[in-house]
Amino acid sequence: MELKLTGIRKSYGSKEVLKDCSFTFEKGKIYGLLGRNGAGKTTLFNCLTDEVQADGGEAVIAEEGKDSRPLSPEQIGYVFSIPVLPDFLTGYEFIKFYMDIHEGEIPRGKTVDEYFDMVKIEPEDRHRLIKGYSHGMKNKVQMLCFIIARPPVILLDEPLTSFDVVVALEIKQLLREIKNDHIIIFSTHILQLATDLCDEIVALSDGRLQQIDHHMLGSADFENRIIELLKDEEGHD
Ligand SMILES: Nc1ncnc2c1ncn2[C@@H]1O[C@H](COP(=O)(O)OP(=O)(O)OP(=O)(O)O)[C@@H](O)[C@H]1O
Repeated sequence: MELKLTGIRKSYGSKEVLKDCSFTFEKGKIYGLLGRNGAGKTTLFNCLTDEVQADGGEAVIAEEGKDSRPLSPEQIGYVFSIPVLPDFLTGYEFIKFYMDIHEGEIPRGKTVDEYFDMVKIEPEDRHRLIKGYSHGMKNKVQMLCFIIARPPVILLDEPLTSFDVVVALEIKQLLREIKNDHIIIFSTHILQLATDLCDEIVALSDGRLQQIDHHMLGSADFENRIIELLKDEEGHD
């Protein structure tokens, strides 16, 4: 399975944020999306999920032996950098509700508590209102949604920055465990995280996507190369 982006464009007024985003993402890999502040990473994710209407271009899912079809929002699990969750429910109630409304579409097998165990949210926290959860805990609950529904494409907008060292390691482990069945793209400013977790690095610079040579990942010159590539970026916030 592949996610193929072709010529995605988006401007806000006279500001061209995405000029021509074209790239093919493959299943089984974790992609790190690097770009400076204001480069358009969130805008790209929002265009893919239809949160924002792109001005042009297309995103399709291509599977071997099948016709390509347009990417639909139901095929995407999106973890926002600022988690959006119903504050008035407990974590348990929300996950139970999420499982109920997706019944029939999701591979059943685990109980609500077993899902919470996976992301290490303690039993006493499961029955507290989400309103009182820390940022990291809210991110974990968002992640549970894609762990349950298993959408083919998973987008994570700087999720790991809110986690402490231990949780970040747990989540990294989890992403590695599920990556074979998904296309995972996450945006980050943390170079170390990108090199550590990702199979491929894609830079968003000057409104375009550009793959960084795979062999650069382990090289001593990697950081310099990335800085060189991104520092000429205009118009960052
Ligand atoms: N709704 C909007 N209206 C006008 N301009 C916007 C809107 N959303 C984003 N922008 C502008 O588009 C540009 C790209 O923003 P975006 O949030 O996509 O960047 P980003 O790469 O995710 O940045 P960061 O790393 O700082 O989160 C910025 O200049 C931002 O000010």
